[in-house]
Amino acid sequence: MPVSKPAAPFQPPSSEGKCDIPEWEIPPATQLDHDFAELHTLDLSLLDSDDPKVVDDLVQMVKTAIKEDGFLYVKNYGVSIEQLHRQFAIAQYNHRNISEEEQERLLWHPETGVYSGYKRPYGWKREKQALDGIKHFNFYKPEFDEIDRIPECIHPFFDEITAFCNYMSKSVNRRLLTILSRVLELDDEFIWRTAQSKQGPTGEGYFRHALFQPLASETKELSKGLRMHGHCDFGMLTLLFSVPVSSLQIWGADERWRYVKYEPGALVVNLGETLEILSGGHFKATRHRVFEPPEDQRAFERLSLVIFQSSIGDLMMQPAMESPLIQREGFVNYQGCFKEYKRFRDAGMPVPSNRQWREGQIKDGREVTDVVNNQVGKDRVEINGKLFSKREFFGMTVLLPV
Ligand SMILES: O=C(O)CCC(=O)C(=O)O
Ligand SMILES: [Fe+2]
Repeated sequence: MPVSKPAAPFQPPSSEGKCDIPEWEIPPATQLDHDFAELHTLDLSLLDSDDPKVVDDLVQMVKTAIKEDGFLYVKNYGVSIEQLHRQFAIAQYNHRNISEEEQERLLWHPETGVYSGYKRPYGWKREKQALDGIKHFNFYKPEFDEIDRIPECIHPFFDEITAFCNYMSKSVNRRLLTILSRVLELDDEFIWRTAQSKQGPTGEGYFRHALFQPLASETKELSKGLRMHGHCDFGMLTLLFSVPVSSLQIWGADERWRYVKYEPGALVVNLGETLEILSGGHFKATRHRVFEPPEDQRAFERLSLVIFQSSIGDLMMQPAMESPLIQREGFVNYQGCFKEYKRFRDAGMPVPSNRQWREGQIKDGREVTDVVNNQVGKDRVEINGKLFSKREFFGMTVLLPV
């Protein structure tokens, strides 16, 4: 069934009768003057307008935004700031109360190609690496199906987490995909129907409670302030929530990193590689990284909630050739992952399925603390005086700014 119009707002299960948990301790926004990235803001409630011109302008604005940088702020998407802060409070409670026994028992295993469960602050493998100061708890479908896979401290709130993920995936994400389908001049349900994985509250994707501890000097020495490498997300839409500690940076057309500014309550949406390929390069997968925040925020913990939307794993990565936009204007293949994908396909090489693509990247994550591989001659190359990381997955080269 399509989303109702006007879209119903989020109505979470009640928190009454549950134990009290502390409110989210919101760190202060930076006072320092930064050259923040300029992002377009999408008012999602306008999709319900009865005026076709309003809706059309909205679609055109999104078309421009995702061609330029692939990042958008979204407001009026149906979740109030209080409801959002409740989710942050639950995530904070989770990280403060998950027991030692659960940290062991629910420890993740990225070498299997999924990030299910608990990430210790020691890198992107099951085995302990150098300290990176990033903790996660990741909820995939098995976590939603089996309560034993969830830390006990959040059992009472699990109905709220589930309802939130369902709303974000099946209402907010779906409405955003409607707009993207319209940009491709396809029917409203096209991307949702043909590419979005739908089972459970997050499909084949996942919800993450991330906690970035203040950057330790030993980590900084190895990583030079980097907390997550420059990357594109590999899937469909990533739904992030704007947070006060400015660490997320995006790579601009002028080849510079800029912080994304805090907009209380806003959703920050970025596009993954599957969407870039599906759109024949008309949408840009967002190049972004996580970096040490401005000076006045370095002592604060950074809590970040993310929902990674995912494509149907069994599908091969391929453009939607039905799109009148692609038929009329052809591919946009001068850069990025679509360019490489096209080179590969044109050479008659087998392209990976969506599952292979995402699992290959999860299995083989690189540490920011890895001083052996993070150098020119190993994973890095210098192009026009700028450093890029260069890696290969399924024979396809992935080139990203450091
Ligand atoms: O925490 C953030 O703001 C972004 C994290 C991110 O880019 C990712 O995990 O893919
Ligand atoms: Fe990302």
